[in-house]
Amino acid sequence: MKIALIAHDKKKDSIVEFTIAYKTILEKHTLYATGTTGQRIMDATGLEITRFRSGPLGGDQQIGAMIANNDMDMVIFFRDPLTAQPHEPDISALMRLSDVYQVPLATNMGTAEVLLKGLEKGLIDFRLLADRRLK
Ligand SMILES: O=C(CO)COP(=O)(O)O
Repeated sequence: MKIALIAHDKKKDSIVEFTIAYKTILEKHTLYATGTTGQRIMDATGLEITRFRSGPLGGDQQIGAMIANNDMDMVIFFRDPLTAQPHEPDISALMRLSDVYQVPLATNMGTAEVLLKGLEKGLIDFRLLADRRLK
């Protein structure tokens, strides 16, 4: 499975803690991230991650493009709901595309835990059906 990891600045410590805690699951998958988030996670966990641009410089859009190509299976995006972001339209677009393509999207740690545990139990298999439908 291809998993995108993204966090706004005030949530970066949280995503680092989360990826340390779930490293044994995450390391079985192909990981992508926006620039700064990816660097923080790689430094803390040693996980291999393909990094895109930083969010404000187009990283959300790059991940959105993967979703539009049906080439992303899960998005874990620790959003900061209390701080205005200069690239809010890009963030909305990423979340919208996740819904268009029915890609599981977690925007907080609680949901992210459920998604990764579900992934481990094989509950995210419907993505394989989505894959067939879109071809
Ligand atoms: O801004 C972001 C998501 O909208 C995240 O970008 P960075 O990981 O580069 O901080």
